[in-house]
Amino acid sequence: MDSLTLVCTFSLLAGGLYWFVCVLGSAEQKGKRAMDLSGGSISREKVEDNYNQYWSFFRRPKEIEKKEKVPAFVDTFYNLVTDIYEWGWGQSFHFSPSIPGKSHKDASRLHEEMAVDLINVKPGDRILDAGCGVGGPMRAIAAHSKANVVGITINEYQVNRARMHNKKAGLDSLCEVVCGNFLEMPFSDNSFDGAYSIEATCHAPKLEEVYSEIYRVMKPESLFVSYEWVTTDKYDGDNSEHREVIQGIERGNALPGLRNYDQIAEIAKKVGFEVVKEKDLAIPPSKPWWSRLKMGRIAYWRNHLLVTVLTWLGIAPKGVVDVHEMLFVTADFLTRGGESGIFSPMHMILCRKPAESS
Ligand SMILES: C=C(CC[C@@H](C)[C@H]1CC[C@H]2C3=CC[C@H]4[C@H](C)[C@@H](O)CC[C@]4(C)[C@H]3CC[C@]12C)C(C)C
Ligand SMILES: C[S@@+](CC[C@H](N)C(=O)[O-])C[C@H]1O[C@@H](n2cnc3c(N)ncnc32)[C@H](O)[C@@H]1O
Repeated sequence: MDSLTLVCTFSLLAGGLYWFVCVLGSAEQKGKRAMDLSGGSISREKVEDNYNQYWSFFRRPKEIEKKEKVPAFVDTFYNLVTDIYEWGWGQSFHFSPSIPGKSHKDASRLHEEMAVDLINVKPGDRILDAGCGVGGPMRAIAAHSKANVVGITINEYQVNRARMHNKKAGLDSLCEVVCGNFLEMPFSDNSFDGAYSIEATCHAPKLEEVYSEIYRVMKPESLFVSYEWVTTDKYDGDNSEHREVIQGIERGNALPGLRNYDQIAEIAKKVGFEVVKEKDLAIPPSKPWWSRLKMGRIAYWRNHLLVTVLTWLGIAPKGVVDVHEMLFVTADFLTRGGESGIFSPMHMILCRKPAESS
């Protein structure tokens, strides 16, 4: 091989690698690149161990049910997945019905704005976001309503990401982020003019515990809306395929156990709320929320290859490949849950704290 061929081959390889990593690996919404994938607050040499630790929770399901074990379990999960979510999905960690002619980003924002419109918020009100992630919904809601949003998440890495995004978006005067457990919130009684939670309370082993905490911090007569992950009336516990799909969803999403839709209002009432409205937002005429997952399949293979190469090159920490693989499998269970209608990630419940609360 002469030197010209050698230079050309090398340039081609280098260009190809740059294109593969930097172009194909660019973030779904600017903010996170494949090159920057990490294990959240976990040091890079411990990512693989933490992934194994995450799975070990499912070998001892009784542990997950214990209130004091939940923060560690959920926190580990979000350390492992937060970067991959941001890179491959965006800053809003939830689903939304597809809207013909609208982008995923717009459909997601409209789903978020609907939540705040339901709780009748005025500019300047102080509202709670229970389980705020990296703050995608919080920023959309603050910009739309001009309310002051206080978000809480158990994961410190997400707190830092959310604060950074808030500042970058120029919304840090309206958005505050607190690291803490929504089962024991560091807020005073009757201190919020409203509250919402988007696809987050499903992480609580007992829904009454998080609902009663939200109830406590809300002012009398204010409203709370939640988008709950549930099994629907189509779910049949005697059907082994249904059980396999639901167990797959639980394991890939750090869920201590999915609840059936008919338990949600009962629990809300039990803690003292009046139920104003309840509706599964996934039911037609809503368009499938899972189509975004299906459309991404080719991109998932590309991502998997990319993550494998980056790990092999020592750029991404060991263990990121396993986490990506787990999400890949989870996407399939979620799609099956959506297509069969046995699962919904958007069972909406709107509640009021009565004027005279006990
Ligand atoms: C509400 C929760 C999270 C819901 C969704 C935001 C996430 C559920 C499954 C995730 C994903 C699955 C496949 C990944 C893909 C293999 C990768 O290449 C890029 C990221 C994914 C698309 C990832 C993105 C986020 C989800 C859709 C739960 C936790 C309560
Ligand atoms: C799927 S994410 C949704 C985030 C956000 N609502 C969104 O839609 O982008 C679930 C969120 O709930 C938070 N969470 C789960 N359990 C929690 C707990 N016990 N206390 C506080 N936050 C919790 C997670 O840290 C994460 O931020």
